[in-house]
Parts: sequence; C-alpha cells; structure tokens
Amino acid sequence: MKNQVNVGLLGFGTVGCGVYRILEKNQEELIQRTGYGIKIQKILVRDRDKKRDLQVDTELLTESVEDVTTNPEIDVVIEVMGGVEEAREYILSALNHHKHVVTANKDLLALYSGELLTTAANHDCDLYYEASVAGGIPIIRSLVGGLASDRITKMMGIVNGTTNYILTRMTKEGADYQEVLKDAQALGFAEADPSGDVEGLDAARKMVILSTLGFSMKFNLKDVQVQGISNISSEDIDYAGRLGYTIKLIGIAQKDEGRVEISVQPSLLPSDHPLSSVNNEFNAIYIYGESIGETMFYGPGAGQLPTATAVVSDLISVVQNMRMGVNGQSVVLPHNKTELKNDEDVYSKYFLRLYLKDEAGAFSKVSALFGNYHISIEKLIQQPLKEKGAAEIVMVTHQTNRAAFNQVLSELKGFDIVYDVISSYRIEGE
Ligand SMILES: NC(=O)C1=CN([C@@H]2O[C@H](COP(=O)(O)OP(=O)(O)OC[C@H]3O[C@@H](n4cnc5c(N)ncnc54)[C@H](OP(=O)(O)O)[C@@H]3O)[C@@H](O)[C@H]2O)C=CC1
Ligand SMILES: N[C@@H](CC=O)C(=O)O
Repeated sequence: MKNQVNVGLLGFGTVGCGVYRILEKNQEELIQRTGYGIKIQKILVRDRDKKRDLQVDTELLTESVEDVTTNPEIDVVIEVMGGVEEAREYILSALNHHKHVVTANKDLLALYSGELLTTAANHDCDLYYEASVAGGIPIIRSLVGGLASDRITKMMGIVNGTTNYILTRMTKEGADYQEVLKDAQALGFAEADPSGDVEGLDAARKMVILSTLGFSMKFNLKDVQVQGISNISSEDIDYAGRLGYTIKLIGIAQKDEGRVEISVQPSLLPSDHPLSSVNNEFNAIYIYGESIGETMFYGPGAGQLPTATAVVSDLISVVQNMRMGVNGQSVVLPHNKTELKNDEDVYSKYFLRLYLKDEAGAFSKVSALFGNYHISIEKLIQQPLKEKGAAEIVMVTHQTNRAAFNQVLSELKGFDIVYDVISSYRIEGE
C-alpha cells in the first residue's frame, strides 16, 4: 500500500465541506492514527460554478461521477450528497470498482442496506455509515461494537436534530414554527427537503437502521408508525407544560417476546425526564440490553462539524483496515425473523385535547365512551371556550393499548357532542 490514501467526495454541501475542513485541520493526527496521509482527490457537485462558502481549488470539483467512482487513483469514496437512486447507483459503482465507501445517507440505508452491505462484502470492501444516525453520536459503533455481546430489548430517544431544534424554541421562546424551521435550514440541520424532518420520516429511517442493527431483523419504513411535528400548536405545548410534560419527537423500537414495535411520534415526557432536557439540535438515545440494563448516548445530532466528525472517523477505520488488510465491522446482515407487534400489544398513556359542545351531560357521554374501552382518565383540565359555545377538554389517560385508543379517537370524531378532536399524543417515560 502506498503511503497516501486518496479520497473522492460525492457532495460538497454542509457535511462535505465539514469533511474537507476536518481533513485539512487534523491532517497531522490522521497521519498519527492511520500511518497514512489522506488526500481529497476529486469532489462531485451538481454545479461547479456555484458560489460556495468554502473556496477550494476548482480543479478538485467535477460534475462527472466517473471522475470519482471509477477513478483508479481513488481508494475511498465518501457519499455526502443525499437522495436515494443516484446515491445508490454511485455507491454500487464505487463498490464494483473495489473502492471502500463511507456514507451519511440514512434515506438510502433505510431502503437498501442489505443490497449495499452484500455488494461491499462481495468485493471485500468496507461500507461504514456512522453519520447516518444521530450525527456526531457514535451510536452505530456502540451497537455493532460495544454492545455486540448483549441482547437489545429497547431503543428510545430523540434522533432528529431539526425537529428537536424547532420544538425547543417553540417551547422555550414561544417561537413561530415556520420561522424556526427556516433557522434550522440556515444552520444546516434540515434535509434538502425539510418535510422529511418535520413529518418524522428522517427519524423513522434512523429507527429502521437502529432496529435492523439492534434486533438483527430486516425492517422497512412501512413497519414504522410515523407522525411528525407539523401539527403541534403552541396550545398543545402550553397544556403539556401545565400537566408537567414536555413535547419531543420520540423514536421507539421495542422488542418483547420476539415481536417488535417501531414508532416515531411527538410524545409527552415528564418534564424531569432526562430526554426533556435534550435541547436544540442535540439528540439522545437510550439503549436497553438484557445484560447491560440502561445506557444513554447524548450529543449533537446534526450540523456540519459533528456530522463530519462521524464521517471522518469512519474514514479512519477504513484506512486502518486497509493497512491491516482486513475488512470492517459494518458488514452485519440481519438474521432473525421479523415479527411486528399488533396495536393491541402496544401500551401507553395518552394526552387528548378536544372541543365539546357546552351542553348538559356531554362530558359524561365522553367518559362513558372511554369506559366502554376500559380506558380511565388520570388528569383532566376543562375550561369554557366562549367564542364557540363549547368547552375545551384536555385529558391524560391511564395506560391503554393503541387499538383501544385509536377506536375511541375515531368514535369521538363522529360524536354529535364533539366539535373537534384537536390533538392526541402518546405519553412516554413514566
Ligand atoms: N446536514 C446534517 O446535519 C446531516 C446530514 N446528513 C446526511 O448527509 C448527506 C448530505 O447532507 P448535506 O451536506 O446536509 O446536504 P447538502 O444539500 O448541503 O449538500 C449536498 C451536496 O451534494 C451535491 N449533490 C446533491 N445531489 C447531487 C447529484 N445528483 N449529483 C452531484 N452532486 C449532487 C450538491 O451539489 P451542489 O453543491 O452543486 O448543489 C451538494 O454539494 C445527506 O444524506 C444527509 O441526510 C446526515 C447527518 C447530518
Ligand atoms: N436533518 C437531520 C440531519 C441529521 O441526520 C436532522 O435534523 O437530524
């Protein structure tokens, strides 16, 4: 092996520029840790003439993917361009040309990890993807390395920086949803299409990746119950606060007796729960294992340098493997049969807010409906809504199963004494 490793970058946006910066700044440490110099040879972009914050030698930039994925001088390809089909095609091309690959692309991995990992293995190539989940937190390494000896039973946490940033500012400052979303985009936290963030899909993709690794089962996006944050109002946040809760977008993957539930939903957590204090773009994930019990991972979940740190750390692993003539840890394919839980088997408490007609006996009818499904009410706020001649009801239920709660919700929506069902959220962490 020569004493320099040549790298090709696919993408030079938020993360790509971060990778460039860290490679420039930490070259000395990289040589110490790997024994090799690491040089960026080519960078694929859509538009070479675009004005960029980070100025580089224009000879490095190319609009032709072959300059990277089939370039015989390049040893490792780093994919930080995003998207699915082109990214898949380019990574497969790189692997087929015997190049190791590092990627931050959770959209791609949630769909095609099996194909990509198999192709990598067939070509004796590494495929690392630490940055695809929770930005700078080394969560993938922890699952496939530090916790590999344990049986994982549950993973729960905040895995999207953009939505956590938005909810934090809405909660703490009463900030406007659209305004803070713009800030999250300007700060480089949001995806190119931020609807993936705010509708919960980005977090769902990350939960698919974590669940596949943690439970060694194959999952698809359709296996995840997903709800985003775009309908959360300042009133929901205020009521949650009055009842002692904070609203966060929470991903849960839980296995009981071989069957799994995966969800991403805005959830109410007790305000003294550690996840309630995870603010801004930070992420945090609890991992529970049969032997280890509870562990928690916390750190920046999005942003240029935290994400690039994970990417460059993967690159270091690749170079260390190249030096030793071995392949890396990340080629782990699922081997357990996938079984999902039914709604009847998923239990939690719920928060519900609705407008009720201000007429005698209306609340008793609602209570009776809950009673029909054996759901009891733990906390209640009732107040008149003058402009509608209605009462606003906010309640917290005791534990119930998802099927029963969904049935009550659907019957409430057709009830003549109910003006509107405003919002409902799961309650976790109690
Ligand atoms: N931003 C973050 O905090 C995090 C991002 N990620 C993931 O990292 C990846 C990159 O994200 P980010 O850096 O934010 O994205 P950006 O949108 O900032 O950058 C994308 C880059 O890829 C280039 N590009 C995109 N599509 C093509 C294409 N078809 N052909 C050639 N070049 C292309 C763009 O070129 P041009 O500059 O010419 O437009 C741009 O340089 C994504 O998969 C994202 O999900 C993961 C963790 C955190
Ligand atoms: N858009 C993502 C970026 C990192 O994965 C997020 O906000 O978490």
